[in-house]
Parts: sequence; C-alpha cells; structure tokens
Amino acid sequence: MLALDIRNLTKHYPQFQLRDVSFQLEQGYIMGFIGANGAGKTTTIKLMMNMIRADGGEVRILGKNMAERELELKQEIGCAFGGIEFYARSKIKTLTDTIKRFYQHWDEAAYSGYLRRFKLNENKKVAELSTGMKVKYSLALALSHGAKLLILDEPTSGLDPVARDDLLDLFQELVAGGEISILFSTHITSDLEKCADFITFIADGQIMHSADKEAFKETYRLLSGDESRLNLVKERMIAYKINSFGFTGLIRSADFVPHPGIQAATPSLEEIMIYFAKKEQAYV
Ligand SMILES: Nc1ncnc2c1ncn2[C@@H]1O[C@H](COP(=O)(O)OP(=O)(O)OP(=O)(O)O)[C@@H](O)[C@H]1O
Repeated sequence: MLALDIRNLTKHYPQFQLRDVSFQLEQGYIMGFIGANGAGKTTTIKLMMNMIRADGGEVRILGKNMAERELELKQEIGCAFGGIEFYARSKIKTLTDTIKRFYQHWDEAAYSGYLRRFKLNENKKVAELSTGMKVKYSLALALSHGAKLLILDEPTSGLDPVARDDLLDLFQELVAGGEISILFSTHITSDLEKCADFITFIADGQIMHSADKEAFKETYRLLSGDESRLNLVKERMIAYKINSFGFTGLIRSADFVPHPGIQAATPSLEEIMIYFAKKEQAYV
C-alpha cells in the first residue's frame, strides 16, 4: 500500500509557485525530502497536512483522501516541525496532558520510553528547553500515538551529531516492522546517505526527481576533466565549476556520452544539490 500518494499539488503565492508536485511513498520505507532554502518543502508538507489550502491536486494518505478524512487520518499521522514553539511557560507534563486527549491510541508507556531515551525531564518548562530538546519533545509526541506515517520537517536540524545519529537509528527501527513510513525534510544530506530508502528532490517549487536512493544518484553523473574538454559537454550540463585542476560538473546520465579525457563518477546527494543550486543562481 502507498503510505503517501501526492498528485499534482499546486499552490500560488505572489512570489512563489508550487507546480504539479507529485510523488509516492510505499509503506514501510523512509523518504528524504530535499531541496534548497525556499524550494517549497515546508509548503508541500503544510499542504499535505491540510494546514494551508491547495489551489489544486490531491493528497492520499494510507489509501484515504486527506481532504475528505482529515480527522480520522490525523490520528494515524505523527507530524513534527523542527522550529515549532510550544507554550513557553507550561511544563512539558501539562502540555502533554492536553495534547494526548486528542489521540485515541495514545501509548503512555511508549511516551515514557521516549522521554527516557531522549533524556527529557517532564517537569521542565518549554522555555527551559534547548532547540534540540524541543525537537525531541515534538518527536516524542509524534511517536506516542501509534502513528503509521511520520511527517517530519527538518527533525535533525537542531541536534548534535550524537543525538542525530541516535534519531536516525530510531527511524530505521521504526520502519523495520514494515508498517510505519517516514517522510522527512532535511538539508543534512549525510542523514539521508545513512538512512533514507527514497529521495524526493524539489527545486523552485517543482519536483526534479523522486526515486530510490541509489537510482536517484545514478540518474546523474559527476564529470571532471581538463578545461580543454569542457566544450564537449558544456551545453548539456546542469552546472559546472572551473578551478585550477580543470572542470567538474553535473549532467543527467541520459545526456552523457563518454569521451576520452572526461572522468565520470556517481555524485553524492550533496553534490547533486550543490550543482542544481548553482544552475538556479545562474538564471537569477
Ligand atoms: N504564507 C506565505 N505567503 C507568501 N509566500 C510564502 C508563504 N509561505 C511560504 N512562502 C514562500 O514560498 C517559498 C517556499 O517556502 P518554503 O517554506 O516552502 O521553503 P522550504 O523549501 O521549506 O525552505 P527552507 O529550507 O528554507 O525551510 C518561499 O519563497 C516563501 O517565501
């Protein structure tokens, strides 16, 4: 079954358009949602959660239409936004007591387990939590009501490397049973190299590519060579850089014909993002 089925989502802001965003996530897998600042990740996630109104398109979650069955589906979705601010003067305990009443399948034992795992003290006030602790708290909430789909906007951004690694291990544990699926947006491509099964890449409000991680990387080639060879491939490249050793750049595999003197390698996710960003800068 598809955990997430997004079809032709469209949203018009005065200076930004999200155009025909479509992608799918099979149940039991982790998808990384990547793109530069302002590419449209948060807008897509808010549309998926029905937090803002779409101008067109459809969101199906766990086989059901989100617009028609929002209340029912929200029981099955755990959502966390990295930078969220909770009621600053409340204790965590008080806030949780309010939030948990909304969930039919609230699991107190799971919640206590996550508090321990994340080293969160329920008697602390929200204002006393560090950024990373706030992220962990919102994740503990998201994980404690039996959610089948986790939608997380930059969950790892405020965390130190050890806490991040722990969280990525937890993501892998969660999906291992095949029932839970995770979509998370991030700028930290090393997190995706570690734990994502699928990658969806958005640039300037449009999906550039959505595929399983290895196939995603194989769609592109990272070329390098002497500057004198650049003309052979320049026209078809997404973007390139020149330095004292020659050129390096990104091309779609389908556009690349091997030439003597041009080396081709599989790019990292970071390299793919960097060259796409460079392409956009060139058009500004
Ligand atoms: N309510 C709004 N009204 C007008 N424009 C908006 C609104 N919300 C977002 N935008 C614009 O939509 C674009 C995409 O923003 P969005 O927050 O989706 O990007 P993002 O990919 O999540 O970026 P980041 O990585 O920086 O969080 C930006 O240009 C932003 O200014």
